[in-house]
Amino acid sequence: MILELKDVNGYYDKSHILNGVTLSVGQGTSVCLLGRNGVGKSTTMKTIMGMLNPKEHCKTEGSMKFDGKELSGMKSHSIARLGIAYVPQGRHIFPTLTTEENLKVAARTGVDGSSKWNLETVYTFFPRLEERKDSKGDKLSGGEKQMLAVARGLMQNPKMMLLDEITEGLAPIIVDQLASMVQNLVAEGVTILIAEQNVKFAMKVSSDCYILERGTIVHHQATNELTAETRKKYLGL
Ligand SMILES: Nc1ncnc2c1ncn2[C@@H]1O[C@H](COP(=O)(O)OP(=O)(O)OP(=O)(O)O)[C@@H](O)[C@H]1O
Repeated sequence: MILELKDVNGYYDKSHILNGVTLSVGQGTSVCLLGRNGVGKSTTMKTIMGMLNPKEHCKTEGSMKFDGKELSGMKSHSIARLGIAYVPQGRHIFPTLTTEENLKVAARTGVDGSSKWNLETVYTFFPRLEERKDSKGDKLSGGEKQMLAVARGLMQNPKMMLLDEITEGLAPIIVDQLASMVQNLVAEGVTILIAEQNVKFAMKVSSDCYILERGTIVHHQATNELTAETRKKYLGL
């Protein structure tokens, strides 16, 4: 397993948000964290990235191992340097920089010295971004912004990507394009943990899923084996 969380608790000030989260992600696989609004999906991602720290009046307990290294207590930038690219919810890109500038500022050699993902390979992977390379971030469509956010993560040549609700607010046809993108990423050997509310999307892009409810994992199963009953029980679908 490249990522292993064991009994992780997360607090924002006095609010106890994550309650004993245990999950694991195998090298080269795509795993989905499913759950309704506000159950703690983003908080799980932020916790992995060391963003629930005492400086922000937050606290994390439990063990989080990435590639055998304990992440607990590490600073966010050090965690990123171990090879985890975090694509936060909300398509954080620089609005006044062009697509290409956005990509260039994110570029980094991987921990293993890999530079597999560079402007050329990213443009081959996302032809649309090459077409829009001189457009400023704020002039891109929602789908293009989301692709750029993921592409910026790839430019870091990560060992693993954390993708937080990349389908949010996007039209079904764009969501389908993002699903193909994630499937292609997995085919390229990228390891992915993805937070989602969209079960259909999750079923297309992940092999394994964990369902969160009020900060606790309540269900774990192969994504394509999720029954209508389970979906209805936990996700209201
Ligand atoms: N900075 C914060 N301070 C205090 N509470 C927070 C903070 N951020 C989130 N929360 C609370 O933590 C809980 C989990 O939120 P989180 O964003 O992790 O949920 P989520 O499953 O990602 O849902 P969403 O899809 O709405 O983002 C919610 O009750 C939320 O109100």
